[in-house]
Amino acid sequence: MSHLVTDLLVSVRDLREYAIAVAAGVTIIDFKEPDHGPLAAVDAAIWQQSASAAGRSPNAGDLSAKPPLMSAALGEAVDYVDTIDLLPRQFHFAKIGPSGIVCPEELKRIWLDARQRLSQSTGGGGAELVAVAYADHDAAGCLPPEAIFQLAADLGFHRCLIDTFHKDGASTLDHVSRARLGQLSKISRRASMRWMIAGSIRIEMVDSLETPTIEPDGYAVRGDVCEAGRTAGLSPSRLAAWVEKVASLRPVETRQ
Ligand SMILES: O=C[C@H](O)COP(=O)(O)O
Repeated sequence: MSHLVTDLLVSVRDLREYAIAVAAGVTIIDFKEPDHGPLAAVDAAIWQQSASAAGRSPNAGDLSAKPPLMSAALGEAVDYVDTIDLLPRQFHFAKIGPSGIVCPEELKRIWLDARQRLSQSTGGGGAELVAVAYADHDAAGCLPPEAIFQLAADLGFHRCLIDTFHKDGASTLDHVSRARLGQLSKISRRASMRWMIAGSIRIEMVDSLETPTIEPDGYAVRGDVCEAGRTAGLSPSRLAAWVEKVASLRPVETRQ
């Protein structure tokens, strides 16, 4: 049984979108540039600006208000070394795409290297690395989600995300059966690892995922909170609908 609320992660590309997501009450705000791929980093200057803005947020002095957690996409396995050392210490999470990595030992090496760099670049206790799997793993040239979730569990990750590599409208549910999502959930629960689902997830899909065998610990969205597709601007009304939907989930005591 889980005692934690369901997370909502929303991807933003700049400070303006960050402010909109904060105002909407999003719990995890994730910086990524949607024009450049599934997990493309934004410019490091935007990381810096948002880290400063987080400190100045109107809620910063209100101890009863919980500020959003900040996350950053660092690119794919071939990209992260160019960006990771620039991540400000205010960030809570970092993600690296596993595309092109077919060998578990190589993915493990990258994850361990990234974890070490994150702790060094932020002076210790830095951003937590979130493991990422791609639902369309053949197209991404990487290990299948089950293998990545299991490897993350074996390495003591606290969080794992499934997303799609291609942003072509097909969702994670088009690539991965519900039985397989149940398997990912089982791997995660056995390891006390929280898992999130992303990949063109639409709000009307949520109810069908809230089953005892799947029931993700969080939803990560971009396209469905935009005005017209994931590269368009955020829609405050769509964000509000998602915040309300996720807040309505799990009467905590009924979750198994
Ligand atoms: O991390 C989450 C992704 O940004 C999800 O984006 P999407 O909903 O457009 O697939």
